Amino acid sequence: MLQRPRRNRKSEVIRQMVQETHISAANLIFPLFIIEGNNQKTEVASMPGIFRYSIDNLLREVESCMKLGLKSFDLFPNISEELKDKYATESHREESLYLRAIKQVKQNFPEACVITDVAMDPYSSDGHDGIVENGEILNDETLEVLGKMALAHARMGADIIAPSDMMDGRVGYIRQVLDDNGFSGVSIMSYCAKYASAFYGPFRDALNSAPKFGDKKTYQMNPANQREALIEAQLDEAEGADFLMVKPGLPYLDVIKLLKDNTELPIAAYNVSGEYAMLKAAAERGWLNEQRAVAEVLTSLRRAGASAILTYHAKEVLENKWL
Ligand SMILES: NCc1[nH]cc(CCC(=O)O)c1CC(=O)O
Ligand SMILES: [Mg+2]
Repeated sequence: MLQRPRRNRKSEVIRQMVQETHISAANLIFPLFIIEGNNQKTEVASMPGIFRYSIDNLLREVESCMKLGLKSFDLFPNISEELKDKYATESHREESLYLRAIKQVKQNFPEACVITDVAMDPYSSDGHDGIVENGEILNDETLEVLGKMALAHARMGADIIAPSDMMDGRVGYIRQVLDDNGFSGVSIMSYCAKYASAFYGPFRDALNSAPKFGDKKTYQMNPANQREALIEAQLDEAEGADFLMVKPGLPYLDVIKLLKDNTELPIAAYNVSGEYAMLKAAAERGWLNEQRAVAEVLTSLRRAGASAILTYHAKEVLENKWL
């Protein structure tokens, strides 16, 4: 045998020397849930270890993450039912919870990277990512709401706008609105290949944002499709996206790799709420080694081609030195 691959695995030093994929705090984005009130911190039942924070506690949480070197955050609001309407007007109201939160985080931590979620569902009385008329999700009318939302986020100091709605043409529309208003430096991280997935369940519990009727299959992608992700990627790139996101992460490693091979833009992967819940539940039962499983999942997302990983594990992996 001339080739014995085991020789390159024989010691820790050699294993590290030939390691192909690395991951560090700089690659991680921590999603954070926000609620109204003072000194609030409520755990999401289906996501042990993940909390909804009122703005004062959010600032404390951001500070403790920053100390660990975790400096990128994706914010999501939990909106009370009486503030929701068909047009998600709460999403661009001057004094809304979400806009105050963005502003506070940026004022207190100017060096943090604040990523904001642009989509109607947390504010929509229909629980959908678009305006609903006669049971249909209207595309072009929804773009106007998304544009207002993105502009409001930029005005509060958002570094990156992340549209997660899957309406056609929204990247180009938002780019135009931002540029027309003097925000050409604000980036867009497009949820480019976002699938109609069962793995978003715990997130919808966290925000109380589940659709009130039907499902999201007329806008989110069919899990059976891979090539269609290339169409979405080409469009988002042409419309001015700065990052392309694939979501969920682990069940869609092939899609991450496909986009990596077909675009020069950085790829982000969203290791979603259901992926987190699945792993936590198994770890709680002692059915797998949590530290090793989490590190393996995040490394696999990097190996497939993700530059950035949005993950609920971000803080614990750094706190416990799991990477
Ligand atoms: N615009 C909605 C949105 N933005 C991020 C997630 C899911 C994130 C997760 O599950 O962690 C969802 C859920 C959905 O599309 O219903
Ligand atoms: Mg698209």
